[in-house]
Amino acid sequence: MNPQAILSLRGLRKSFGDVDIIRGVDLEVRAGERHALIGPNGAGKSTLFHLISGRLPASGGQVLLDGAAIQGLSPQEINRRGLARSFQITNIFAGLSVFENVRLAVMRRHGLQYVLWRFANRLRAVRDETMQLLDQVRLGARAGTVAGELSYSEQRSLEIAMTLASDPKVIMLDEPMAGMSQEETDYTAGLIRELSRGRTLMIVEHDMDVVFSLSDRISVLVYGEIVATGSPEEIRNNPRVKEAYLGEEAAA
Ligand SMILES: Nc1ncnc2c1ncn2[C@@H]1O[C@H](COP(=O)(O)OP(=O)(O)OP(=O)(O)O)[C@@H](O)[C@H]1O
Repeated sequence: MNPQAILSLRGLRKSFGDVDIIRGVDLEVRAGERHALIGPNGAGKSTLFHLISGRLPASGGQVLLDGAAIQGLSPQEINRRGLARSFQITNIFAGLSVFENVRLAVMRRHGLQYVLWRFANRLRAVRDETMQLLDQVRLGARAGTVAGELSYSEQRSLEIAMTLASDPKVIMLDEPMAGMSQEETDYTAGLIRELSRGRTLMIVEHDMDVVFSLSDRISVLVYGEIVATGSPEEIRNNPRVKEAYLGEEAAA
C-alpha cells in the first residue's frame, strides 16, 4: 500500500443481479487530502460510497482503512474504526433539539447509552463536546431549537456536526450541496473546507465549482470505472475526462 494512503480500494466490484455497476475500482485516498469523486448520473458514485461505508456488501475486491481490510464489516464497526459517512437528513430526529441530536452522536462515540445520562461527570464532558461541535458548525446559537425547524442548510450543518462527533479519520460526504441555493452552497463549502482541515475528506458532489475549488485531487468514475485521478488542473485538462464527462465547454 502507498504509505500515504489512508483509504485504499483494490479491485472493488459490485453487481446487482447480472448487472456490473462497480467494475474493478482501484483508488488511493491520501491521508489529509480532500478527494472528490465525480462522474455522470448513474456512474456508481453512491454505490461506491455504500461499499466503502459497509452499507452494501461488495461482490469482490478490498477496502483498506489505514492498512486494515474493512470490507464485510458492519457500518457501525467501520465507523468505530474511524470512517464516518454523513448522516442523511432523514436520520436527524426532527422532534429533538439541535443539541440533543448532536449529544446522541457524541454519546454513541463514548459508548454511552442514553439511559446512562445520570453519570453527571461523564455527561459534562459530553455536553462540552456537543457545544464545541455546534460552535464549529456555527449552530451554537441554535442549540435549543427543534431540529425540524432548522433551514435546509442548517440541517446539513447539523448532519456534518453529527458526522464529526465520532472524531473520524476519514469523512465521507455524499452530495452535501444538493438542493442548496448559491448562497447556501458557498456557506457550506466554506464550512467543509474549515472542518476538513487536519482530516481526510472524500466527497461526491455535482457542483463543479465546489469540486474544483475544494479538492486536492479528483477521481472520475464513468460506468463503474475510474477513468482518471489527479489534481483539479490535471482533471480539467484530461482529454478522456473531457470526452467522457466534463465536455469541452465545462472544461474550458
Ligand atoms: N439496489 C440496487 N439495485 C439495482 N440497481 C441499483 C441499485 N442501486 C443502484 N443501482 C444502479 O446502479 C447504478 C449506479 O447508481 P448510483 O446511485 O451508484 O450512481 P451515482 O453515480 O451515484 O448517480 P447520481 O449521480 O445520479 O446520484 C444505476 O444504474 C442504478 O440504477
